[in-house]
Amino acid sequence: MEKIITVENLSRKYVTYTRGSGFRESLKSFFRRQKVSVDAVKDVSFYVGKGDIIGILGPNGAGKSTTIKMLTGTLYASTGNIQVMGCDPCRNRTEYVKNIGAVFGQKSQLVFDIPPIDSFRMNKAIYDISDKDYKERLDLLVELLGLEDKIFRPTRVLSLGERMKCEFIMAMLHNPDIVFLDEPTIGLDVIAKQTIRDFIKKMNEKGTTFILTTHDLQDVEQLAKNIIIINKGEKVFDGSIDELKRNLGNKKIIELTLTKKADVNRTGETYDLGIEGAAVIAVEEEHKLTIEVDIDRISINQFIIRLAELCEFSDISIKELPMEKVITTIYKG
Ligand SMILES: Nc1ncnc2c1ncn2[C@@H]1O[C@H](COP(=O)(O)OP(=O)(O)OP(=O)(O)O)[C@@H](O)[C@H]1O
Repeated sequence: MEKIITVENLSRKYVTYTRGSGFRESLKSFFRRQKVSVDAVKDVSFYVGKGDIIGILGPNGAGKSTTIKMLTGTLYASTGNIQVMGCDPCRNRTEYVKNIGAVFGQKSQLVFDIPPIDSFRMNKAIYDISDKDYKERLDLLVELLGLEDKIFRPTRVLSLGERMKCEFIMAMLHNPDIVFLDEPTIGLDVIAKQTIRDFIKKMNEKGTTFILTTHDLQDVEQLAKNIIIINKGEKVFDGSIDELKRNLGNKKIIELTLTKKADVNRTGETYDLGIEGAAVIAVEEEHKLTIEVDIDRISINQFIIRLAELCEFSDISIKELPMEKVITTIYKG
């Protein structure tokens, strides 16, 4: 895959000041401020392939937004090197912004008191989009996002979901090669989230590369082809979702409903079932068990045979290891 973004040993340090509370402390800080330095991003390297959708994940304060800001060229790196399509985002600004788009879930690019269509026309002028391209792209984007008449109403009267969809049009009218998304589905209902995810998938099929930060694991599972996990400013994982799950071993989750009360011994945080390679991780209402099975140690077939010898059950389901568990384990290190 052709590399479209290369990030080498990227670091960003913020210098900020602290002071105690109250009048005395604020007066003191007027003369002598206490400096604090925060290593928001530490020596991070990765690359993004053309046509990829990369999910940047990490707990609050991990350094995701700082990374996105450096990639979009709105923030200088303290050290390290970023190349996006052969451009340094902070140097060749005018050339660079023609090739990228950005949607920030918590910041709007639309002008609140005028309808989105007027903000779109403003971008048409800024990016020097021809009448033909503008009309074709706008029609396509409006249709894919199901906005139709909404773009003619003042932005301030639109719902959050409608506004977010307009933000996508704003970011994509000039047909950028790369679009940066910082929590684009935050606060949206399930239907609006799905419309936006389907839209991202369709635009990706047409060739747009997306860099996405989110706390919504459904966004990640449905969209991201590759994942980068940042924790405390450092990269702790870089690979596909399958590789991420395999990182924790080859495991399945079995949900079992017993016909009578469970008889299992507690050992630490799990219950001993007496089957090698399987551990009960939760018991509900004394007869509903959640079991984690390490299929490198026991096959599903062997496990079911052993289970049927041990107990009688009325229902069973076999699931993949949930993303929440995988991510929580990685965040906890
Ligand atoms: N302008 C700033 N000045 C000082 N410290 C900052 C500044 N911006 C961010 N930080 C600190 O840098 C660290 C990384 O912040 P960043 O916003 O990149 O995290 P994040 O992963 O995007 O978090 P979240 O998921 O909560 O949005 C945090 O500890 C934050 O407090």
